[in-house]
Amino acid sequence: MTEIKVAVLGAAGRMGTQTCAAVEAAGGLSLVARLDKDDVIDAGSLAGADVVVDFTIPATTEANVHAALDAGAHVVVGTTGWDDASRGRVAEHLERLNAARAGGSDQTPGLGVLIAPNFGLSAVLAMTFAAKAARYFESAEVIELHHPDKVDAPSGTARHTAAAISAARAEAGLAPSPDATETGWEARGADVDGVRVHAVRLRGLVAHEEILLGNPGEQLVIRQDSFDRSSFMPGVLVAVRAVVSRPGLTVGLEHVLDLA
Ligand SMILES: NC(=O)C1=CN([C@@H]2O[C@H](COP(=O)(O)OP(=O)(O)OC[C@H]3O[C@@H](n4cnc5c(N)ncnc54)[C@H](O)[C@@H]3O)[C@@H](O)[C@H]2O)C=CC1
Ligand SMILES: O=C(O)C1=N[C@H](C(=O)O)C[C@H](O)C1
Repeated sequence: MTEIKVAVLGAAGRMGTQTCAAVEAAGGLSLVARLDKDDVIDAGSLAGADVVVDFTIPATTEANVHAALDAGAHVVVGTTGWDDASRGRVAEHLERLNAARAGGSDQTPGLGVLIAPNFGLSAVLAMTFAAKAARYFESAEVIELHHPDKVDAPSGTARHTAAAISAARAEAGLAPSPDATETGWEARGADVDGVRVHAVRLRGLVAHEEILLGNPGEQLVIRQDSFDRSSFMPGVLVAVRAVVSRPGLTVGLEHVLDLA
């Protein structure tokens, strides 16, 4: 593929606006469609896009992905709100489409969907380091801090981080983090796969995460800060270039960056 044609969904939003500008400025990519709410997503409106980038809202992102796949495009998703069931439905859709392509005359690689809870390098590295460290600590908690216009909590990044910590702890045979709380559970944050996650919303913030790991007499704090949405753009461009040769479903930019 000489030039990758890109369509952006949620093009009028905070991330969509930056993504359109980043794609227009990038070599080897061209922006062919900017769509936002009330626009139909089909082969016509996507204008021949090879890759659709979705930065919309949790309530609509899954439907957008299915529509983009039906239009024959690869998809990069930054929107939050995914769970095992919605990811499973996308994986099945991909299997069906790619099996049909393999049986036909189309010899190009199958379609791919890359869902990344966070495109920021600092965030991807923080999650990777946390997953690596988790097995060595008795206690683990996550604090995510965001701008107050964010509609979902806890953040997709915090959910992904907690899931990775939880998997590492389970693999190491660790007991649950010690916690003597008997009253006031509402002050202890959300339980995400057995890891407590606390969400702060504060004017002035963009996107930040702190992973706290504790042992008797010691603490490890892993912190990352996205001070500006420009921090997500290199990762978005890496994902757009990678997804065209990654058939099937990939969850997390760490797989593309070879950090997993
Ligand atoms: N993966 C990552 O690195 C990042 C992910 N995000 C996530 O991206 C999503 C968008 O965030 P923001 O840009 O800050 O939100 P935003 O509210 O600024 O933008 C969302 C846009 O989607 C549009 N929209 C709503 N329904 C739509 C539909 N059915 N079809 C097309 N467009 C539709 C809205 O009109 C709006 O323009 C959120 O889920 C956020 O958590 C945000 C930053 C980084
Ligand atoms: O809404 C945001 O702003 C962000 N959303 C993503 C999330 O929920 O993890 C990524 C980043 O934290 C910014």
